[in-house]
Amino acid sequence: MIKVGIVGGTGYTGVELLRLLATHPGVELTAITSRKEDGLPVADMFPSLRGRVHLAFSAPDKADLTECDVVFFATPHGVAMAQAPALLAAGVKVIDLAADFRLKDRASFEKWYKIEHSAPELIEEAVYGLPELNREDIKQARLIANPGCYPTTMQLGFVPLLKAGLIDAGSLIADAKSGVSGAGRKAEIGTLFSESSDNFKAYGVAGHRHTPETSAQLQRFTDDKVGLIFTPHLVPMIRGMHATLYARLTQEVDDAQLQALFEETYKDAPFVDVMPFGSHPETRSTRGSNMLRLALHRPGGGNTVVILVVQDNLVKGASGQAVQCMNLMFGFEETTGLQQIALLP
Ligand SMILES: NC(=O)C1=CN([C@@H]2O[C@H](COP(=O)(O)OP(=O)(O)OC[C@H]3O[C@@H](n4cnc5c(N)ncnc54)[C@H](OP(=O)(O)O)[C@@H]3O)[C@@H](O)[C@H]2O)C=CC1
Ligand SMILES: CC(=O)N[C@@H](CCC(=O)OP(=O)(O)O)C(=O)O
Repeated sequence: MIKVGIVGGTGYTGVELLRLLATHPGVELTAITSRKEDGLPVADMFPSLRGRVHLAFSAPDKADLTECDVVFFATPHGVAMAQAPALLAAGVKVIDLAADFRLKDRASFEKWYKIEHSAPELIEEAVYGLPELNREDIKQARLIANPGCYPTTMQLGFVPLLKAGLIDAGSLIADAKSGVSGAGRKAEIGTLFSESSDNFKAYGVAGHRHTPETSAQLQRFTDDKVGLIFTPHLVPMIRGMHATLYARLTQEVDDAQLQALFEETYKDAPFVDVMPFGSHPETRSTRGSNMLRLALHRPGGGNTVVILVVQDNLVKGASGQAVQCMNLMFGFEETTGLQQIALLP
């Protein structure tokens, strides 16, 4: 059994980690922090965990995280970078669900997140935690930068085509929609029921911090300069993310070859489902599960490929992906604790 700590146990990705880890056969939860709920039994706040999680929250400064084998940071940007150096020095592995170590370019991080980086010496070492693209590096890692939710959909959709040199890297378009839980559990006017239900809008059109994260990762797979236009939207559902990705073909290729390319790329990826060509994946087919589903289209048989990608933002887009990384880092089967089938309806 490995000992696991969670910093930020009262938020949406924190409670999602608890849901997944409570039934993981190789894990003992030993510390769950909250600044506001010090001493409160976790199951009092989250009755879904009654009988499953017996710990109480502890204030971050009281929790002895150095006793853990791995600590997840389910916290806002800037928290993990302050604590990771001491934890790593004590031999504890760290998985950060925020963006502290996602961007290799420190100046870009500081520009987009408006936080001065306090552990720049760890940026290079951190491994970007997208198992489908970095599995071997994740197995060796001490420090994981878990991807953002939108970047997961964009990378898993575009990478097979970019790697094969089939598309114009400079004209990628991503039109993506997220459920409201993507904004976290903290109180904000934009996520009030009366603001976000029965409503639909784009945001961050002029620039969103997931554009530099995604572009930098995509750039690893092509010598051509990546150009990405990404428009996020908020949709009136709680969980789920749908990305519609557009890419212009630069090579002669037929539909069957495109489909075969994706099937081959993901044949050993237990959490990527390449659906039949022309399918319409639904967010609800991933709700509560770590599965990402995608499907290819070619409107009018022309030279634009449309890739439809769905996932649960809190599972494959965050906490499930983090557990998938933990499994690889500690030699568990990649799928351990992550076999849930999506909830219908
Ligand atoms: N929601 C999503 O779909 C996704 C989120 N992420 C990222 O994951 C991280 C967590 O997101 P989410 O769970 O949605 O956020 P929430 O706002 O729901 O939760 C944040 C948690 O962090 C704790 N916290 C806040 N500030 C501090 C601090 N200074 N020190 C210690 N703990 C702190 C809060 O607990 P308390 O106040 O009780 O201490 C709370 O438990 C964020 O960086 C987010 O960007 C990534 C992918 C998807
Ligand atoms: C709906 C919503 O607000 N979503 C968040 C993305 C959440 C996430 O994955 O982002 P980080 O970990 O990079 O913060 C946003 O657009 O800011």
